[in-house]
Amino acid sequence: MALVGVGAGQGSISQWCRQHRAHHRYVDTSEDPYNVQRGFFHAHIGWIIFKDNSNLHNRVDITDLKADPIVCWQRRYYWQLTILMAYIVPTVIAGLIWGDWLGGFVIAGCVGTAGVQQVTFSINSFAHWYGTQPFQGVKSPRDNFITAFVTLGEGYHNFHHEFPADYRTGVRWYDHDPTKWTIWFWSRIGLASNLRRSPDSEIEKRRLQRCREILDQAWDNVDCGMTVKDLPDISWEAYQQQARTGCNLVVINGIVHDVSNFITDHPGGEELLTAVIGDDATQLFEGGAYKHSNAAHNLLSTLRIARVSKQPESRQLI
Ligand code: HEM
Repeated sequence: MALVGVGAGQGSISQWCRQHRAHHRYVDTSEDPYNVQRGFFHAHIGWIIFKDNSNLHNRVDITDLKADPIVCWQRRYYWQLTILMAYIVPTVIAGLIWGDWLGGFVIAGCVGTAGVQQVTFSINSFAHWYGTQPFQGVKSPRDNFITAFVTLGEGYHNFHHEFPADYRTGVRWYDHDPTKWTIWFWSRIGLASNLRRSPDSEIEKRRLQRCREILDQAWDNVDCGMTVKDLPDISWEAYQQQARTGCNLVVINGIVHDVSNFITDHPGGEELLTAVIGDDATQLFEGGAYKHSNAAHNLLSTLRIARVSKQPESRQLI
């Protein structure tokens, strides 16, 4: 695998893993090697072209990589192995099997390697730019089926950053994640071991928390009227006085509502509302005349203007 992997032309195992661990630890900060906050181009390929060393201070533990003889061997002979696996082997295969030496070098060697690189780079750019955030919304990683399709799974990047130890990136069984299927297959034939899966309950917990965050954010943009505790107090007498002077005010559940802009639109008719102006229509609203829907209760809350202090109980109309 170390030999085949080097053919992707994406650096040695130790270099790749070091940068990947730094990316996870410092994501979206100046210590992130592919910091998407510096722009799409920088995250995609700019960080390779303009090596500015700004993230040299990041710290990650790679003692396990340094202790692995295969990783060290691949790193030592990286360039020789890359030329062999990325260019010579494809050229020789195409040349010997169907006689197209040039095609093997250009298509399978040069174009193939460059294509695979672009796909991998798109994880640092596209997967931090476009898509949904079903597991966390603070950092940039995103889930996107198209990115997942071209990167063979890695595009479920939001999950990957929230549960980085999980060998899967597409966590649902039907998510397009050939990488997880391959790793699982390798584990069956002894080429991979110690596969980690985050507990389903933890994944579900985080997904539901995120749903609640998204709902809360959406709810903040909805007009629910003034909160009851922020309403000014008004006496029952002052309320009636204002209603007598022509204000279209109705009390329901101890709250004064201004129905001026709604009275002609009332689905139950203008007359029914006019009849309760200056009075307490709680019981009529809550079922005495008609049991209003939740939508009607929501609408009612947007009409709040004051809270009645010391309301005489006998004022409720039935
Ligand atoms: C400011 C207070 C009120 C608001 C915001 C309001 C709102 C609504 C809304 C949105 C509906 C459509 C059906 C639904 O969503 O449930 C409705 C229907 C109705 N409302 Fe009200 N309402 C108010 C007060 C009243 C009062 C005080 C009465 C009775 C005295 C009343 C009687 C009815 C009736 C009978 C209907 C049914 C209409 C039908 O489907 O034929 N409403 N109201």
